[in-house]
Amino acid sequence: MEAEKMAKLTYFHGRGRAELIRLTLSACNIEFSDEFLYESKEYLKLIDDGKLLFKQLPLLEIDGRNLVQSGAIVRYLGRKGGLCGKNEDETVQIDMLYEGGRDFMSSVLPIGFRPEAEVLAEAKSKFLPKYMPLFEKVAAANGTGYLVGNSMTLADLSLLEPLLSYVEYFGSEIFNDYPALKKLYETLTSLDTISAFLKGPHRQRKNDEKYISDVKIVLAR
Ligand SMILES: N[C@@H](CCC(=O)N[C@@H](CS)C(=O)NCC(=O)O)C(=O)O
Repeated sequence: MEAEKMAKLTYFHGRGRAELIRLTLSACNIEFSDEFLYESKEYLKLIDDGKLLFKQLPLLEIDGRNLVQSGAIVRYLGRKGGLCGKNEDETVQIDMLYEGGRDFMSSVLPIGFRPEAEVLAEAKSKFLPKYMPLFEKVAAANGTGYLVGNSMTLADLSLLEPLLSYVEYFGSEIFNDYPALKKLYETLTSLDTISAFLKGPHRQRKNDEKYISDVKIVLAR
């Protein structure tokens, strides 16, 4: 694809609020480039160019549009890729589960901003026991390896992001009491698009100290 027609995602060199967008672009088979910001002046230029409605990142340039707000971006992509359900019942169910998945993810997103050991202790004692049984119930009731219907939706992708992080931090024993979530995790990570994403260049490293210092440098205005 010609470079100027390819979707371009601008964020910091890390996961943060951009990783679910990367995952969704990949799930929808949309080619894109990752643009990383390291300096304030690059960020200020995007503001001067009128690309950042709320002066915030991530920014996705796609189809001649400058999209901001990570949730709006993911939904835009989800509608393009048929990941938002087949009818209103499915769509609203997907939306609720999507938001629950984001809440679950917010339990590990502070990694980098707060001491890792502290975040992980809280994640394990508080968030894992809170969210895993809730999602297990939904996955088991649906029984297809997906949360809603019989194919991947934004609900699955939103849940997959925290599951990937939790497996990375605690290993696959997080699924010990949750067979339906184990099946969902295996189903999703075996899909060609998702497994290619996980092995490929768009999957970012954990939000480490370099990422945090870039965020601070870029956002220092
Ligand atoms: N609701 C927004 C929040 C985006 C956000 O807070 N981005 C941070 C970087 S992770 C930012 O650009 N902060 C600068 C600011 O708020 O002025 C989204 O989900 O995209």
